[in-house]
Amino acid sequence: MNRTAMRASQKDFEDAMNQVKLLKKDPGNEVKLKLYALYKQATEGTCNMPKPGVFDLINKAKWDAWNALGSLPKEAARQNYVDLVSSLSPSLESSSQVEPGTDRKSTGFETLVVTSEDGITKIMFNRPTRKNAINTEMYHEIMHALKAASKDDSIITVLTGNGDYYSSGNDLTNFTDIPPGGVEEKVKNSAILLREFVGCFIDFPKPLIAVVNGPAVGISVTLLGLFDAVYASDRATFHTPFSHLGQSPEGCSSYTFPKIMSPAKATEMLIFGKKLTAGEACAQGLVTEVFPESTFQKEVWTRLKAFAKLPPNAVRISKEVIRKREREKLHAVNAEECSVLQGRWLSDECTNAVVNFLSRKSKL
Ligand SMILES: CCCCCC/C=C/C(=O)SCCNC(=O)CCNC(=O)[C@H](O)C(C)(C)COP(=O)(O)OP(=O)(O)OC[C@H]1O[C@@H](n2cnc3c(N)ncnc32)[C@H](O)[C@@H]1OP(=O)(O)O
Repeated sequence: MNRTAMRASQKDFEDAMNQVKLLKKDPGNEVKLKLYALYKQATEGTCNMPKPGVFDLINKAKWDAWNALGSLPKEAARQNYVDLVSSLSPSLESSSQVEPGTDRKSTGFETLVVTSEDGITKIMFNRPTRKNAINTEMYHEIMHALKAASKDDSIITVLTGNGDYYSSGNDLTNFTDIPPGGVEEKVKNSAILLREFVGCFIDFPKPLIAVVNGPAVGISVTLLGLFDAVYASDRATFHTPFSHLGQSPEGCSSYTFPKIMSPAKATEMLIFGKKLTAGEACAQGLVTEVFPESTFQKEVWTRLKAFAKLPPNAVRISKEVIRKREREKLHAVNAEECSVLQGRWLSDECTNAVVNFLSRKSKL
């Protein structure tokens, strides 16, 4: 069917917008910019936003893309948008045949591998080529997997990473995907998502164990303060470069880290961005035990399988007794950290750091 010969109806356009949300493959930044520009042209007409400053690279790229469309009529922009989406997702040609959310409910995950056996549910980050950076979809999938694990018949739940990294933390491209409501809407939604995400760790009812198979960065480190045990390979490192990124601590680390490792040691990590080896993290109490890389998996999983044979009710009740004293406080800390971060994400310090990373001028 030659779609360019047809005129896209409003319904085609809305279907295309839904298809974008369901796209399985990441279209990449260039295509995302084109989609953004065509969407704006189709809904608002010729570029009407003020030209962003020279250092505002993300909005400048958007401005350029939108401007490049010139005086393309709205209808043509709408048709081009529909065609571009169709070319990206041929299997979703008719979105009315796809039930949004079906995948997540039934057929597994895009960014995780989740398995359950021997009384252990294992949630493995599975974006090894991106060092297991946590994109928006992965935040949602981890929450979904945790909620399922809290109700399944496993005794303990384990988080680990596929490949050479445990996780490189927040996917910095999350910040480039600006919704029609603009940057303010983006940071507001991100803070809501982060609060809900961290809340799932605070409320998780069974022992939660991290098997840290390699380097960990950012939120994948701070969350460890909410785990019940952390086993690390001697290849792992622990790095929270928040100040370098113009950001501030999250994952309740502003509360848990000073308690776990002393306020001064927490300052070195959370404010000055000191990267710890696995041995140092163990000495500070963030890591429970370190294993040589050569025997890491074997030793840790043998131990976990033994834990998973313990009486389930006793294990669950003990976790609740330990967590309940802190739960309210942790939720309050989480809320405050997310609110502070909302301001940070709008700052020049943060924007420049993210742009620097994305344009690969500097690496941490
Ligand atoms: C809802 C929002 C909630 C936000 C919560 C707040 C969370 C805060 C944080 O987590 S702060 C920490 C953020 N993470 C980083 O700053 C790490 C950035 N990455 C790096 O510094 C490096 O990639 C590295 C040190 C992790 C690994 O370096 P190297 O071994 O040289 O590998 P590459 O850099 O070549 O990485 C391979 C490939 O993966 C991409 N990638 C890796 N990490 C991230 C990331 N965090 N975000 C986006 N992309 C990442 C990297 O760009 C490479 O892609 P390429 O091959 O260049 O296309």
